[in-house]
Amino acid sequence: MLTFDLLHTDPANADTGYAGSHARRGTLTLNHGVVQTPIFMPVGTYGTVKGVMPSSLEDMGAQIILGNTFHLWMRPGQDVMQSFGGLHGFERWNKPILTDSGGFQVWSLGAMRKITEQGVHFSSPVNGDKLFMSPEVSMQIQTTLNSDIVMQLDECTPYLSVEPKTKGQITTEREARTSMEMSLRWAKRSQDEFARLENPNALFGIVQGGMFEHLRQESLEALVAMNFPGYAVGGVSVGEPKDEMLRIMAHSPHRLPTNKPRYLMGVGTPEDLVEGVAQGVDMFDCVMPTRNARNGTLFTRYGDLKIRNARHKTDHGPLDPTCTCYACKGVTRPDGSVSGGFSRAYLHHLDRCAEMLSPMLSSIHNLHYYLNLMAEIRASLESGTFGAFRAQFKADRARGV
Ligand SMILES: Nc1ccc2nc(N)nc(O)c2c1
Ligand SMILES: [Zn+2]
Repeated sequence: MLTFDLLHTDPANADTGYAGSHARRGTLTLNHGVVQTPIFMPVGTYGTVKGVMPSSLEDMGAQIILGNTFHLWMRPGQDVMQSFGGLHGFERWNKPILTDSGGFQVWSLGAMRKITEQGVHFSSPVNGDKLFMSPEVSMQIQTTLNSDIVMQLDECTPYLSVEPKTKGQITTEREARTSMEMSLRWAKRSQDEFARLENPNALFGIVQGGMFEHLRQESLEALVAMNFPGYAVGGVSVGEPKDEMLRIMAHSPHRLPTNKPRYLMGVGTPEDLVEGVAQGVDMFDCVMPTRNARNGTLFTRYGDLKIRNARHKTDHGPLDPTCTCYACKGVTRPDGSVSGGFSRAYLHHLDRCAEMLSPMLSSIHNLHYYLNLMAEIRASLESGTFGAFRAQFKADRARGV
């Protein structure tokens, strides 16, 4: 089940000369709860958002998280998931979950996989077993996972050709077309199997087409004709230059149905999220907040900082003075005492000592930064000030920390 209600848009304003944007504020109602959009979805590939307790995710306002069909199929396996009634019971998360179909992950296996019309043959990276992933298998596994949003099995068209004769060259229009058209056939097979399984959740189609707008147009028109309850734009954030990703982000999302949720897969930096909202995107996921946290790169309102830098060694201030997360502000207990609220000096020390708490606190901060950014965007859309918010965001981020 899925319903999507549009609450606010971002119209032009002749009086102020504001051009408006495709941004919109919505409410997504799913089987495990309601999600306020635009939204950022923390990535929990193996049934965990790396290093972050579910209670912390709830405290920072995470409304929906991601899981991955391929990884959970490899480990712990479909039978274990079945015994828990799905992923919610297994990882003890009672809000919505979106699962990616496995296409992108299997594609990433490189030489260890063979893509055919029927599906993808590959060797398990866990134990070497010969396995086969097809649209039907992906739907069967996602039905066992019982995720609120299921992604079709697609082929994530690479930015650089993987064909032996043209390896390393930019994927040609013909290669991108061949790949996109197969993803459309797999979209139909995913939809048919999803219906046959009587899955009660929502299946999204994924727009492909490489870096070619006319192929993107063909893909999205064909998918819209198949009447999915929501749509994703895939095939970006695959190593292409930033301006190429921005060009596709400017083409496809706002051409998808206004009354259905639009999800841009695997994107991106804080700047990408603000720009993506302006282009009509409702849902984002990216490993950047957690992955950068693990390598000591922290996002703040006034720019990014590397906690390993010696200049933080004696800094008594928080990562970000405007942040209200456990690492920056801490929590006030009923007796008035404060838990958390650490200095940059302490976080620098943890990083230098390679302490476990370092990536944990950095992940809490970075995820809180992303989720708070989306909350501020939602508030600006509610008050009709998204244009001003965008300008202030850019100015703040340029200040430097
Ligand atoms: N950048 C990404 C990330 C995840 C993806 N997942 C699927 N199924 N397809 C794509 O094209 C993706 C691209
Ligand atoms: Zn913080």
